[in-house]
Amino acid sequence: MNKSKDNFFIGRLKSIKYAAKGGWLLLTTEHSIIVQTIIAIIMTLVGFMFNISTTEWLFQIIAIALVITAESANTAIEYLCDFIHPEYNKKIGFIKDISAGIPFIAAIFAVIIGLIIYIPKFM
Ligand SMILES: Nc1ncnc2c1ncn2[C@@H]1O[C@H](COP(=O)(O)OP(=O)(O)OP(=O)(O)O)[C@@H](O)[C@H]1O
Repeated sequence: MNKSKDNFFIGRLKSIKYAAKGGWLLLTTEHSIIVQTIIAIIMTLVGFMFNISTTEWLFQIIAIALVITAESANTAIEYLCDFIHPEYNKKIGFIKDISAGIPFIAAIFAVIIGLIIYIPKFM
């Protein structure tokens, strides 16, 4: 194997290591992500309780992943905003509001998915 291939694989392995570190930091230090993770665990237990189908599991898992991913992106944008402009700034406020809209929209669709899965179980 030549040097450039070595560099490619070592580079990819390092990227995975940094990404895993980022995921771990989000899960262990960010309150919004911890809350979403707790909700994800509760919804997983509810899924087992109601014995939801494979298709329902797939949609529920996608909904959970969508919300946690969106919340993570929002967290990163908030940190970036605070780093580049810690003082009050109208544009930063606008960017943060828009960024907060990302998990908000994801959460709306996750709730819709949840309602579609669970409302029929009560009928
Ligand atoms: N530097 C700033 N300049 C102007 N407005 C800001 C600034 N920082 C925060 N804001 C306003 O306050 C809102 C909340 O910002 P904040 O950074 O506290 O996020 P948050 O949603 O409370 O997130 P978290 O709870 O994860 O810290 C923003 O959406 C924005 O409207």
